[in-house]
Amino acid sequence: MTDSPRLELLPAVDVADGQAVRLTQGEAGTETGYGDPLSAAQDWVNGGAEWIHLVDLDAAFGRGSNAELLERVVKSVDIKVEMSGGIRDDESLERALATGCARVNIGTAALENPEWTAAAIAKHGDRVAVGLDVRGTTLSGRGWTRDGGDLWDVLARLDREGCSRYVVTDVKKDGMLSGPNTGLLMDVCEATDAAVVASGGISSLEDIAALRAIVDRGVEGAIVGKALYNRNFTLPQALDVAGRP
Ligand SMILES: O=C(O)c1ccccc1N[C@@H]1O[C@H](COP(=O)(O)O)[C@@H](O)[C@H]1O
Repeated sequence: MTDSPRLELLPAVDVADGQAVRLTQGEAGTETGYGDPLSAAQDWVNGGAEWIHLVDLDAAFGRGSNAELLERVVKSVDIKVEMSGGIRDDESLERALATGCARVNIGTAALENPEWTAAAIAKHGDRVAVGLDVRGTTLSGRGWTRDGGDLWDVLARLDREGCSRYVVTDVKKDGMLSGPNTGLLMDVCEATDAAVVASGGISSLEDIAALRAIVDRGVEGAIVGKALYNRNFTLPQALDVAGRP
């Protein structure tokens, strides 16, 4: 394992109503609270993270905004941040990028506003990733409450538009601690030359090892959420398995 290419790990800080939370299958109302997002982010920095995956859940659900708090989180850490949730127009995109985050994820807008998404990719290159949140092979947007088309059709369109990275979430796996959907991830890697970041389901160090084993297929990184908050393992342990920078 030590010779295999490393897997980037992105500990998650999902924010709802000003608190760090985890959801189960993205369902509103399933929140487990983990306190102050600034402290959560600092914990991941202290544990050796090189990335944080930072989500405004209220913006993703269209019920509010934690934009100022997310900006404070980005500015409080000296590591790379991937921001997502509610980035759907020029104003929200420019505001997110102006925080100094390394990149943003676009979800709903990639399904509902293809022209705007293509322009954002053309303008910002690999600072823009697209979140492909799927149930089976049907994409989901608006807080995972609305179907948004076929995964393979949308992937082909985004590839043509030059998207350089996809964050692939199996919604049914998210927050379930039941292992990642490696079959889906490998199918996506097979269909695109773009980088793939895995999201959803990691529960153990073995899951991280399984994802590291498919880095050479195109899986660049993995988002880890509930398993870290529940202390199934520590971030340093996870980084040992994923490979350190
Ligand atoms: O991360 C979650 O648990 C989550 C749950 C429900 C909806 C979205 C969620 N997260 C991420 O939010 C963005 C999508 O936001 P938008 O559609 O662009 O407003 C995407 O990265 C999701 O993975």
